[in-house]
Parts: sequence; structure tokens; C-alpha cells
Amino acid sequence: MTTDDATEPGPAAAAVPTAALSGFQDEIYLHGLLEERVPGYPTDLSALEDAAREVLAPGPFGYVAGAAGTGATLRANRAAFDRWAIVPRMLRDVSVRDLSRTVLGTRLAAPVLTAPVGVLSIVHEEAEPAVARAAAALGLGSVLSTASSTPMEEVAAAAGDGPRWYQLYWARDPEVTASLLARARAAGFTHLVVTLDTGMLGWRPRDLDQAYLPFLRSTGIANYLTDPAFRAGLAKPPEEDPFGAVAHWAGMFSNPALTWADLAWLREHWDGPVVLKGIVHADDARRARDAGMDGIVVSNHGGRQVDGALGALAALPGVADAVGADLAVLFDSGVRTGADIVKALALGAEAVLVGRPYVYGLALGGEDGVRHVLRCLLAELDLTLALSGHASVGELGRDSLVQQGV
Ligand SMILES: Cc1cc2nc3c(=O)[nH]c(=O)nc-3n(C[C@H](O)[C@H](O)[C@H](O)COP(=O)(O)O)c2cc1C
Ligand SMILES: O=C(O)C(=O)c1ccccc1
Repeated sequence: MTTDDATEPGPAAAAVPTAALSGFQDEIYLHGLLEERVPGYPTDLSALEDAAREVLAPGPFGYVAGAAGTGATLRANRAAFDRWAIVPRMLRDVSVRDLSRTVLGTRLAAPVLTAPVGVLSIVHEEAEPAVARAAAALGLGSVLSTASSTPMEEVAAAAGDGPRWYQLYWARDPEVTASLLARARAAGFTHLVVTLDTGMLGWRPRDLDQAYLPFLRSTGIANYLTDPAFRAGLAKPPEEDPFGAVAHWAGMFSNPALTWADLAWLREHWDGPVVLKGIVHADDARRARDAGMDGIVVSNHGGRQVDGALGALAALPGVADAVGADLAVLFDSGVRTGADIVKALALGAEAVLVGRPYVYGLALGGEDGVRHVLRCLLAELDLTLALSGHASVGELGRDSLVQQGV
């Protein structure tokens, strides 16, 4: 469902002129010329992981960078991008460009949102509010994780006028789920992203080898600890028995018994748009549509759940063909550069979510680091679009790409 012509530009989007995006490049060169200053963060976004390794302790680094099993799916995510190549076209007047897009009624300066990532306090004390502020400042979307280390009301306030999307881990206890949804609504979140691929945590050797569970060592699950329905299920308050609270959380944060029939319950408890995250099969995408959902995120959770699963981008064209006309098809898993965003949009994604790159930015420099990463991504997206002969994201299509080695 392409909604470029939808109305109601949001205030944050309007504040960011497209010209400012590739202007970031000029700004960097200018600082170099006038102040002999270099950016201080990598501008090769594929180098962020190495930079973050230097500043993070092994536990948090392994948790963020790590994947399920042998890492086959993590690698497949990148390999799937490498199989497609952009074919630049010339003499098409790309002097004025439009990166903006409206996704399910949310106006974005570019079709980019920060993916929901839990327990961000393990990488930087500024955590989730810093991400919400950085995304909003650039006119981008931000999806807050249920496993946020900051209570959702505080993150909502940090997002200001920016879009507020909330990611749900559908708890086993319906009262907890209903309570989380009611709080999210009251805090001004408008869109719900329901993650379906994490009925339990995947097999993650880096965390297992270090016996590292982020929730045990920080205020990781603050969002739950502040929830009245969650607290009601505890034998003792978390202040008296923190370990008991974490154990209770681990047993109920997600529900592997869910089926498609349960989506009706969700509709009764959320009156805004609902997006299902973790879809990689065209039949599941059709079921989402038939169940009245508004969108899906084609995603394999950044390779953290099923080792051996297909690269997410390999699933995108088939899913987009099946439901792209009926549903908002979003994409994540493996997006690292502006060129990657161009490829995902050309293959039918309406917008992309970016995960680890911004988490590395947060680790390196708090809000400033997140902003750096997002600005680099947008500048590179803008330049790649222009230099390949496209004046807007809406001009991207399958004919913008060719399959390598085919
Ligand atoms: C450290 C970490 C924590 C995550 N936590 C969540 C979460 O709480 N909820 C969720 O839906 N997805 C979570 N994800 C998955 C991301 O939303 C996203 O699908 C994934 O990171 C995209 O892949 P990428 O990192 O290659 O961009 C997490 C990912 C990472 C790396
Ligand atoms: O680590 C993850 O990938 C994830 O999705 C998660 C699950 C529970 C709590 C925090 C993050």
C-alpha cells in the first residue's frame, strides 16, 4: 500500500527540509576545513560494530551484536542484500528530491524508523529517551520496545511531537497485556507493532557462554516493574525481591500458545493501526491481511531467533507481491547503509526499521551518537537515490535493481 499521497504532514517531518540531509556531508567537510575537526564517529556505517566493541563491556556487546546459533541467519541477512545491485540511471534531473513518506498515516521525513530494541540502558544511561529524541529531531519514526528499560510514559514525553509507535510483547497474562496496551494508549502511542517471532528467546551462544542476561543486571524491565497488573502477580514487590520479579517476568513476557484466532482479542484492546512484526512467508502475510491487520514487518529479528532461517530481504519480494497492495509492508533485518534502504524500498518495502546501527550509535555517544547514525543513513539514502537517478523514494521499483550473478 503506497501512501505517498496521504495527507497531514506531522510537525516533526515538516521541520526537516530534504536539502538538509545530504547537507550533512557538506557540514562534515566544512568542520574539517574550518576547525580541523573530524566527525568522531565512523561514517562507514558498517564500521559501527567494531567501534562499539571498543566502548562496551563484553556482556552488553555480545547481547547486541550476537545472533542465534551459528549466526547463519545474521550472515544470510547481509548476503541477501549483496545479491541485489542498484543500476544507476543518468540525465533525470535529480536536483530536487523528496524522501518523505506517509506510513499508515504517520508522516516521516524519510521512510525510516528505529526498530524496537529492549533494555537499552545496558549500552548507555541515556537509553530509550535519547533514541526517541534523536528520531523525532530528524522527522523519523521510533518504535518503543515493551522491554524498554525506561517506563513508556517517560519515553513518550521524550518523543515530543514526533510519532509514537509501541511494540508489544504479548504476555501470557492477558491482564498484563491489556494493562500495557492501556498505558501505551494513554501515553499517546498511536500505532501498535506486535512481535510474533519471539514466543521464547532464541538460542544465543554469546549470551549463554557469558551467562549474560541483561534483565538481571540492570533496570532492564522497568516498563513491567512500573506496571500495576504485573506487580499484582508478584508474591513480593520488586523492591524487596528483584530476582523474583525477573523470574516472574521471564515466565510470562511472551506467549508461544498464540494463534491467528487471538488477533481478534487484540483488536478489542487497540483501536489504532496494528502491524505484525516477524512475517517472512507470503501465506502469513495474507493471513495478516485477512485478519484485518494494517501492516506487517518482514523481519527475522536481526537473525536472533531462528538460526538457519532465510535472509529477510529474500522474503521481501514474495511478500510484497502477495499483499503490498492491501497492507503496509515494512522491512527490517540487516539494513546498514543508505544503499540498503534503497534496495529494500525498491523490492516493495514502504519503510524500513533499523536496529543494531543506532544501538551502536547510542553506545558511542548517547543521543548525539544516535543522531549521527541516523543522519549518516539519511544523507547516504539521499545521495544514493540522487546518484542512481531517482528524485523521490516513490520512484524506486524493481527496475531500479538487478540481481547479481544471475
Ligand atoms: C539488542 C536487541 C534487542 C532487541 N529487542 C527487541 C525487542 O524488544 N522487541 C522487538 O520486537 N525486537 C527486538 N529486537 C529486534 C529488532 O527490532 C529488529 O528486528 C532487528 O534488530 C533488525 O535487525 P538489525 O539489527 O540487523 O537492523 C532486538 C534486537 C536487538 C539487536
Ligand atoms: O533480545 C531480543 O532480541 C529481544 O527481542 C528481547 C526480548 C526480551 C527482552 C528484551 C529483548
